[in-house]
Amino acid sequence: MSSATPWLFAISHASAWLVVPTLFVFYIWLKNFIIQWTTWVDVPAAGPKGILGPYIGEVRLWFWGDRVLQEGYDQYRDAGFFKVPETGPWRIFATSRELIDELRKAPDDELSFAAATNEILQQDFTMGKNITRNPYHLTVMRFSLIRNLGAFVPRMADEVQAAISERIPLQDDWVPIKGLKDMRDIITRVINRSLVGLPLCRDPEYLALGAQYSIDVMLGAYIIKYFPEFMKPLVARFVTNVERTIGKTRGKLRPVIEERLNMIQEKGRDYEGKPSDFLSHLIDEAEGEERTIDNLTRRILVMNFVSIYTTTMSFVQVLFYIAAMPEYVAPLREEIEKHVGEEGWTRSSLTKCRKLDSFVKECQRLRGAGTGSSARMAMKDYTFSNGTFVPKGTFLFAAAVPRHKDPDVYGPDAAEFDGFRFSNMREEAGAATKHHAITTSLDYLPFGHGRHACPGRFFAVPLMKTMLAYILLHYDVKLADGKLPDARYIGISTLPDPYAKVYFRRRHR
Ligand code: HEM
Repeated sequence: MSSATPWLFAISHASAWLVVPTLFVFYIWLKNFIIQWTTWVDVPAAGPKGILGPYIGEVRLWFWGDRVLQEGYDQYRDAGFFKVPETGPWRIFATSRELIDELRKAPDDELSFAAATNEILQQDFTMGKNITRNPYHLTVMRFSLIRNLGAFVPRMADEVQAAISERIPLQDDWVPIKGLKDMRDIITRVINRSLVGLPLCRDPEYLALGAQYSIDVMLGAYIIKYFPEFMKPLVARFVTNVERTIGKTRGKLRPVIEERLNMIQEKGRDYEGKPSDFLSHLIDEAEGEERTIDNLTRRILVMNFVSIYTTTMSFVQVLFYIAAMPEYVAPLREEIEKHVGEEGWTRSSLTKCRKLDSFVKECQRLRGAGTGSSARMAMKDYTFSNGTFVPKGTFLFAAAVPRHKDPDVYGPDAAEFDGFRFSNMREEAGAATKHHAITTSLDYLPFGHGRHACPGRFFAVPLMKTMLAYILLHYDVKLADGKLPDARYIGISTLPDPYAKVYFRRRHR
């Protein structure tokens, strides 16, 4: 063998290692180019122009998503739509009432919510095809969590009390609590009290899996979307952690599900002492292959996914606002003591707390879980009433927060925080039953609006109100420097500062 041979071998070996990633990068670039070409929409583009525009645009969207949307809205509000340059498919944002109304009213076979979420979360591969094809958990959720809310509120309050008092000591000295991490743990536990009941909702390993699943799905979706369709199942199985987390959760849920299935078999569907939680209702409604431990586990994890992230992101902002604005504490306490003091923790006492409701609603208006909402994907070519043509495959959203901050929508102080904005609006003649935190409208979009508006809001709002009320009744809260922590805006998601701490101490009277 000549002395050149090892070199040639090394070079050809190295080039094999280079060729694969190079081809892959080229494939991604070509795929995005084709998508951008085929979903090109003739509306103004907000942000950097030119050949590097999409790359700079993507970076800006990742770090300053709120600014990107606000600039687009300020520049092109009257055009009805604007688009944001990205390396992948460009997103189109609707700015006007009429067009947002059209977006939410369009039939699912024209502008689809399910297709948009499936694309964003790569649901078929991360969560499983059945979740989209047979979304019976949504029906169960509407029946189980929402219609039974009256029964859930006292249980929810019980878990809030147990979880908060365990995590946050009642002591006279100020104690720092990690806003995001500690509230996420508390909320995960409280939500799981309604999903799977006691004692599993207090098992830290089980709870950690719910949170892990959300991370795995989101990271997994980010990786999977770059691969060709035929490779996606393999990538989901071997590159992401989703199946591993599902497997571990299955291990935790197996004894609970088996026990309930055995009881039904032995004593009938409505056996005495049957737990009244989401899992029981899910088992009741599951048919055929859905009644297996694996598939029931997947549904429980999906419920964890849709509920924990959004509720945590929203509630941490509520906590930051109250800690930064002590002037709201006394009137809120007075109201809570009156109604909860008289009736206890009930759905009715929470409903009567109008200021509390308004405070939670106002936090969501300015800093909900996202700056855009009502995601839709065009299933076929579609022309809006203003003449805008969007080809099949286009991604559309409502420019939610820019609309919430628009003085034409909420008055001259639209961009300012006014915790009692909505309770004051309810004082106006004929408005007593309007402006609830659960009420969605074309001017209030944190939960979307219309057919696909978040069904979980009927659960999330009482939960956030109970948590805030419980904290105010038992603790004083403050921030180290008294300043509202800045939010992070990644894409259209709004995240609370993950390092910000809130200081708690026993309430001083
Ligand atoms: C503050 C907390 C929450 C926020 C901000 C939020 C926000 C949203 C938004 C923006 C949508 C899409 C609406 C649209 O495009 O029109 C949605 C859908 C959904 N949310 Fe929530 N959500 C929250 C809590 C929850 C909870 C606690 C649950 C479950 C218990 C839940 C379950 C769902 C489900 C199942 C959907 C899909 C509805 C459908 O397919 O039609 N959400 N949510």
